[in-house]
Amino acid sequence: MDLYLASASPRRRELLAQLGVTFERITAPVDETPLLDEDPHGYVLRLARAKAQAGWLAVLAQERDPRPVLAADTTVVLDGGILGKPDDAGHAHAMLKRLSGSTHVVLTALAVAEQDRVETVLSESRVTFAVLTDAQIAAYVASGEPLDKAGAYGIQGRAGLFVTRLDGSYTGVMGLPLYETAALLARYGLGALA
Ligand SMILES: Cc1cn([C@H]2C[C@H](O)[C@@H](COP(=O)(O)OP(=O)(O)OP(=O)(O)O)O2)c(=O)[nH]c1=O
Repeated sequence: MDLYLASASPRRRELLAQLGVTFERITAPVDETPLLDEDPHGYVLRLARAKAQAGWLAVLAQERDPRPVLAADTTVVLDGGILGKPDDAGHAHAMLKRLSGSTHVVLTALAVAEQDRVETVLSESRVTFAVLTDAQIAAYVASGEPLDKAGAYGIQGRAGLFVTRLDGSYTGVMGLPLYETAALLARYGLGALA
């Protein structure tokens, strides 16, 4: 086994499997509340780092085989403000209305922790949405897809057709940028780029 993935996200598990590394999941919950006036880059990097470090502590506490721990955090940024996961359907509707007809940034930070060492990488993409009607937004919210996703959408699902332009990493928008993940793992001697 090469490493642990400290993530409850099924998407991250599927994406990491594409890199051909062997891994096990480890769970270690982290408080995702932004700090007062925290800027989006600092926020995602802090959370990815905290998730990886919490995962490493869980490896030690559970006396599991000591291997590096990978974690990630994804957030949507609109006009400099952080859009996290929606609280409920109404919140999801309001977020999608704001994303309609405009361009936002998706940040995914990655971190790998092992003993005292933590290294991070940031993937940044620009995503443009078509103008969405209220009926389109309502139908999408009713599908349930937005609720566990930053910015209330998943590019890999039914919201794929809202996107008129993507400048960056498709897998980064989904939550685990493959190139950056491979490059980061290589620094630990793991994966195809090592
Ligand atoms: C923008 C966007 C986000 N997302 C998802 C990726 C992340 O799972 C989620 C952002 O929440 P995160 O807090 O990054 O991750 P998570 O809570 O789902 O999982 P964990 O912390 O255990 O690793 O939004 C998509 O699946 N598609 C998209 O297009």
